[in-house]
Amino acid sequence: MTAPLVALTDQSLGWGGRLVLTGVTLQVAAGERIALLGRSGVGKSTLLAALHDRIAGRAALVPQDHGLVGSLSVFHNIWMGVLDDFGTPRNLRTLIWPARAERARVEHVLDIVGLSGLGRRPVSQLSGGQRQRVALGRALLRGGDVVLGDEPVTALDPAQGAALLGRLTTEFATMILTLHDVDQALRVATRIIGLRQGAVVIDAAAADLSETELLALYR
Ligand SMILES: Nc1ncnc2c1ncn2[C@@H]1O[C@H](COP(=O)(O)OP(=O)(O)OP(=O)(O)O)[C@@H](O)[C@H]1O
Repeated sequence: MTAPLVALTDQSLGWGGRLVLTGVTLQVAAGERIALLGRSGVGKSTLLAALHDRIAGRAALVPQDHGLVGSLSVFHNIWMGVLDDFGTPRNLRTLIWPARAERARVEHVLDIVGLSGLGRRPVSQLSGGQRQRVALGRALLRGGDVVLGDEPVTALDPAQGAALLGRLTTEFATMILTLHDVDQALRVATRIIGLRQGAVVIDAAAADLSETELLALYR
């Protein structure tokens, strides 16, 4: 049997001694597409961060706050996704004078996320949806075994959001996303983990779950 990408066993998760989730036991296998659902503040991001910290393999992250540097250009923010593939001298050179091949890699990603031609623009001058697309572009450039996204398409219109979620599905074998939209979760995920009152209360194949069962997480 293949080893799981990540495994939590009776884990308590929280911040600064304050517990958010207790008794979390779950494993993630390669190839799964998991949606984390539950009310605001229940601990979806906390669980996602714990999974990201422990994952075996290369992971790309789309944080809820996008994790961008506003004063830097779109190009530089996207290039951040692959900084750890290179040493400091190469990274410094890219910061000042990107090579043609490096520009082409970023242009390809900008095209996918619909930001062609905006590579030189400081991120601070972008709209919320454009910033989210920069964060998605950075994850796409990074690539890897798994993508973890914290509400990664909330700032996008439905068509654009669906297209980019589809793109993540084709680019990454494994996906773990926090989502607010139950319909979207049922469409995109193969497995749904539902959180309520400090615990995992649903962990099942999406095909075995109804919208009604999932909406109960929000009551
Ligand atoms: N970096 C942090 N430091 C301290 N406490 C935190 C931090 N991040 C989250 N928390 C707390 O942990 C609890 C769970 O927050 P979390 O962000 O995991 O919820 P969530 O389900 O992702 O919420 P939302 O849907 O609103 O994003 C909240 O009480 C929150 O205040």
